[in-house]
Amino acid sequence: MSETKALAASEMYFLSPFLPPGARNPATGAEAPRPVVDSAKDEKLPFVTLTYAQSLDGMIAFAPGQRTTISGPETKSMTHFLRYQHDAILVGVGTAVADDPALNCRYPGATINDQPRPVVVDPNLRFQLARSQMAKLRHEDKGKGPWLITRPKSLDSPLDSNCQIIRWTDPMPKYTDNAVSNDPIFWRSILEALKHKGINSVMIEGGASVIKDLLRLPELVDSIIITMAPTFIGQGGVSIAPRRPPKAEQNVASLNPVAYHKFGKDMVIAGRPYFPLPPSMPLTLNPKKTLDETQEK
Ligand SMILES: NC(=O)C1=CN([C@@H]2O[C@H](COP(=O)(O)OP(=O)(O)OC[C@H]3O[C@@H](n4cnc5c(N)ncnc54)[C@H](O)[C@@H]3O)[C@@H](O)[C@H]2O)C=CC1
Ligand SMILES: Nc1nc(O)c(N)c(N[C@@H]2O[C@H](COP(=O)(O)O)[C@@H](O)[C@H]2O)n1
Repeated sequence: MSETKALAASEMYFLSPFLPPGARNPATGAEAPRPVVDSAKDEKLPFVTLTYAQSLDGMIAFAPGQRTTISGPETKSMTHFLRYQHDAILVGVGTAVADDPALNCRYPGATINDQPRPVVVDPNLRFQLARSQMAKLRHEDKGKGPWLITRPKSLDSPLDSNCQIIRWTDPMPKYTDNAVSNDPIFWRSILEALKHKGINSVMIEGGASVIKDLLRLPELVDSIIITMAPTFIGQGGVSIAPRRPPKAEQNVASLNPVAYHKFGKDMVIAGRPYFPLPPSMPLTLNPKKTLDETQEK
C-alpha cells in the first residue's frame, strides 16, 4: 500500500492560495487557482514556503536531535503534495543529522521528474552525505542529488556526481579555511543563490533553529503552513518560539490572511506572514561576491 494518498479536491482548494505560482493538481495537471491579491515578489528570490508539524505546546520534537513523528497520515499526504509543488526542500544540518530524512516526494504517481532538490544548510560539513538516505535514494532514482550550502572546507571524500556544494565565503572572514564557524550565513544570500541556480520555489521544513530564524525574516517568506497535532510534548521538547527583541510590545509574527483545515486528527493552519514589527534590516552585503558554487565529482 502507498505511504501517502492523493488529496481530496477540498484539501487542494484549501491549500491553493498558499502554493507557489504554477502549482498543479498532480492527477489532472490542472493549475491551482491563484489568490486574488498575489504577493509583490522580489524577482531575485524563490517563492518560500515555511512548513512544519508542531504539538499544541509549540514543540517540533520530543528532545533535541530526536526524530519525532508528530503529524498523522493525512497530513503526511499533504506534506508530499507540497513537496510535489516545490523545486527544492531545504533543512538545516541539525535536521539532516537527527532525522537522516529522505526529502523526496512520495505522492501517488510522482516520478523522478517531479522530485524536489534536497538542500541542506551545513556550514561546517557535519552531514555524512555518502551514507545518507538522500544519497541512497538518488542512486535508486527515487530522488535528486542533494546540494549542501557550506563554508569553504576541504572534503574528506569526493562527492557523488549528482550532489553539489554551494560555497559561502564570509564577507569578512574571521577564520581560516577548515576552521569551524558558527556565524550565520545570510538567509537572503542562501535564497538568492538557489534562485540563481534555477530554483523558483523552496519548501523549508526546519528544524527549530531554521524556523526561529525565518519567523523573524518576513520579507523572505511567502507562505507558512503549520500542522498542529492534538498532543502536548511537554517541557524538554524542541520549541520553535522565535526570539523577541528586548522590550518589544507586539507579537513577533502573525498570519494574515489565514485559513484552517482539518486533515484526519490534525489541524492545518495556512497563511501569509504578517509582521507588525518593521521588517528586519536587509542582510545582504554583496551576495554575488560571497556565494559561489563548485561541482565536485
Ligand atoms: N516536526 C517537524 O516538522 C520537524 C522537526 N524537526 C526536528 O528539529 C530538530 C532539529 O532542529 P535543530 O537542531 O534546531 O536543527 P536545524 O535543522 O534547524 O539545523 C540547525 C543547524 O543548521 C545550520 N544552519 C541553519 N541555518 C543556518 C544559517 N543561516 N547559517 C549558518 N548555518 C545555519 C547550523 O549549523 C545550525 O546549527 C530535530 O529534532 C528534527 O527532528 C525538523 C524538521 C521538521
Ligand atoms: N510533516 C511532518 N510531520 C512530522 O511529524 C515530522 N516529524 C516532520 N518532519 C520533517 O519531515 C522530514 C522527514 O522526511 P522524510 O519522510 O524522511 O522524507 C524531517 O526531516 C522533517 O523535515 N514533518
